[in-house]
Amino acid sequence: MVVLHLPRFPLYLVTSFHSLPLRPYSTTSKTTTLLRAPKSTLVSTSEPVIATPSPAELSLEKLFVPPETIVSLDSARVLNGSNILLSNYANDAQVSQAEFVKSSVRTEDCPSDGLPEFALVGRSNVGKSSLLNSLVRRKKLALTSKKPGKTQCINHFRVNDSWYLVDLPGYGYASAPQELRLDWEQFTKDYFLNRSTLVSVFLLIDASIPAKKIDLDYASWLGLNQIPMTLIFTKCDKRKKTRNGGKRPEENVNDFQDLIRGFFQSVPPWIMTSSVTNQGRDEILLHMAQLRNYWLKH
Ligand SMILES: Nc1nc2c(ncn2[C@@H]2O[C@H](COP(=O)(O)OP(=O)(O)OP(=O)(O)O)[C@@H](O)[C@H]2O)c(=O)[nH]1
Ligand SMILES: [Mg+2]
Repeated sequence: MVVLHLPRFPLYLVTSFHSLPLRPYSTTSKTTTLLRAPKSTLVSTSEPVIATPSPAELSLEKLFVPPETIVSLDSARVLNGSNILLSNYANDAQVSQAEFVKSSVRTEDCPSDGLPEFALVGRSNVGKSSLLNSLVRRKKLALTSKKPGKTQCINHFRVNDSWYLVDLPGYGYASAPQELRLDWEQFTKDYFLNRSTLVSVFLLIDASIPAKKIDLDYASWLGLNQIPMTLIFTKCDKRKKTRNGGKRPEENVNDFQDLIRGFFQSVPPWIMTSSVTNQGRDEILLHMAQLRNYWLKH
């Protein structure tokens, strides 16, 4: 009998960049070494954002390796509070200017200048608009509210005149009229499937509470439709254990990943954040920069 040893194909790494005119890239660790980004190109922050994990902490299975990143286990650099390796595309991450451009309800009405964009999606009230404000260091550029259902359109914000952050309505808002819910669902899904300049969806998950089925369904829908996705765990500043078996953010983050493992052959990129303490802000900007710069060059 002939036994075929098929290579384990890292589906996620392929699907996560499917919208790019892909050049094949290696994701194996044997033949490659990490290219370090020159220090001067990294965003300057008060806290270090790069960690060099010990070999014991490093398991390539759990890391997100950006395309064209050459990996060496002894020099790998991982963005803090994330599973994302730093690539040589991580430059121009700072935000110097941001402005609201337009609200649309149809994909075809979105800006047509061809600039790359990242969409923030997640349950109502998970903190999408707050995260956008934290990323651009503006308190009220995107409107936030304690009441779910604040954002109702596809809102484009141009950053540094060269890329977009897109604030989307939340899903799972039980009190919204059924008609409105269906409408949002339809236009956001149409946007994901047809927006050619969408580099990656950022799916926000509340890390202060246990995983919700609706979030797992959303992650699975994105995976099935081969839409590039990064998981952003929000509200990581909420550290109090609640009664009834409430868990800390790290535990909820681990649980969520265990639950979605079955949807992807290799793990999607993820980052822990808080819009209150700005945890994860510089890491997200570096991650966006490396995805964007790769996208622009291909
Ligand atoms: N503690 C804490 N609260 C947060 C954080 N991010 C957002 N919030 C709060 O959560 C609430 C909802 O925030 P929004 O940014 O409006 O949430 P959204 O996802 O844009 O909501 P919709 O537009 O309704 O879908 C607000 O009261 C925020 O102050 C966070 O990181 N930590
Ligand atoms: Mg909002």
